[in-house]
Amino acid sequence: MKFPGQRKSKHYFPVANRDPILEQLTQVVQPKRTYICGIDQTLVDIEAKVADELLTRYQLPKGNSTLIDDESAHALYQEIKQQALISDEFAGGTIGNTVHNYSILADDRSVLFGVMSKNIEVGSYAYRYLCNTSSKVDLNHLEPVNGPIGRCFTLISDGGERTFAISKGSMDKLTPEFINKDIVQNSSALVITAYLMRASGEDQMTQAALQAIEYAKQADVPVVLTLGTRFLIEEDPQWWQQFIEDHVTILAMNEDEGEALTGLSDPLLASEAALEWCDMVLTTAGPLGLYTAGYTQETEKRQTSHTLLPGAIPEFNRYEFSRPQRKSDCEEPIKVYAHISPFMGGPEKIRNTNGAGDGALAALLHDLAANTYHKSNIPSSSKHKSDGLCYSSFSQICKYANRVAFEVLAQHSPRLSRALPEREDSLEESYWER
Ligand SMILES: Nc1ncnc2c1ncn2[C@@H]1O[C@H](COP(=O)(O)OP(=O)(O)OP(=O)(O)O)[C@@H](O)[C@H]1O
Ligand SMILES: O=c1[nH]cnc2c1ncn2[C@@H]1O[C@H](CO)[C@@H](O)[C@H]1O
Repeated sequence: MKFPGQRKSKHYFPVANRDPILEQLTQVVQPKRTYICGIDQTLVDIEAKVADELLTRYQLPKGNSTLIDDESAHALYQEIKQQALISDEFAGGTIGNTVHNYSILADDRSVLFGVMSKNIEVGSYAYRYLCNTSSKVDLNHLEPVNGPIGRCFTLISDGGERTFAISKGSMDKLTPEFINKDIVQNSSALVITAYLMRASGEDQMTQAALQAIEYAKQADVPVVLTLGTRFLIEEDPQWWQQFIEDHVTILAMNEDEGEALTGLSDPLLASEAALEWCDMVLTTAGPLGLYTAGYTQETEKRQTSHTLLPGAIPEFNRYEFSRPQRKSDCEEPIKVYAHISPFMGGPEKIRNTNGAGDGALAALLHDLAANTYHKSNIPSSSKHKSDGLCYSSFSQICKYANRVAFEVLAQHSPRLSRALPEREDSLEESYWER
């Protein structure tokens, strides 16, 4: 409960009677708006704590996201329902979570491409999905379909590991015609997930995603890819390396996905390797915190004032105060890395790790979109003398992503219910008075 608080007592009645001369002086120029867009398989997460024996019985490899047929989905649902194992049901989908969190953090618009059931009953999964999505996420470009949206059984093992079983419903029925070219080309970024590449048969989700990528590339809009699960990448790492090289500006992954992609278990080395194929990398590493890696122009590098960190690349964070740039925008690109340990060591009680990585990516996207916003409204700012990909430094982005991940860990749902506090309760007042 937030208390109503005190309000100012000054009122203007009627508003139109303000001094017409003075009013001219106070006219506010409307700033140009920015937004990001994303594509997802529309899914509701059905969360249940289960024994490993259940995973074995349904042939669900631990930690993976496996597509299951309708029959298995029905049996699985009945079983967890009858045993009262279902703890929560939330709107999910990795990109759905990311754009929702972006809209909450930025208090601004994002656009989601995907499908939505044509006929929606109150209480159905489609209804819940809509109810649990921020009103700042523009859902007007969802493609109406005849069937239900997807269900993602989010099965939590004793150790906290998550195993996903996907009953796809009509989630892959998005068609390329429903990707709005103008929306993609005027956005600050297009966000996609590796999961979109596994549609099969007549389902056109993969083609729809490739169409959106094509539009984004034509307009130089950054394409941001999040890897989803290591199992998907392990199937053909070379294919993914080529995919990233051909299409991706920013890559988001966790350390397992990084290892599947590059063969390197060290998240720093995996991030470095991935920089051969894209411009920037966000690598989350669970309790070890997270890394950002990317490029900056040699003459614009900025030295950190933090302790230089040891690692597979000694003193790797030396230039973490630099801003990320696309490699092609640098005459003499240098690689820059930053790392941060979990905010305050992680929450006292981790309620749910589901979506912490999606939260971290949303923070990065917020920083990126803030840069586009600033550039389109104050193009003459010295900040934009050289083209930066983000508004802040590698180091700041680490802090922000880490803080948002903490917030997701401290709550039940993978989607933020509110933005971060303007001021951290935990910091001394003196910090703000500096
Ligand atoms: N056990 C933990 N203790 C403290 N912080 C954690 C812990 N697990 C995760 N975090 C924080 O959350 C961030 C993201 O976590 P993680 O690497 O597990 O993401 P992920 O596997 O991509 O998650 P998801 O796929 O659910 O979005 C980490 O970088 C770290 O800041
Ligand atoms: O196949 C999939 N497509 C899209 N999203 C998925 C898939 N499998 C799992 N998740 C989503 O990943 C989120 C955590 O990062 C979960 O909320 C889950 O819905």
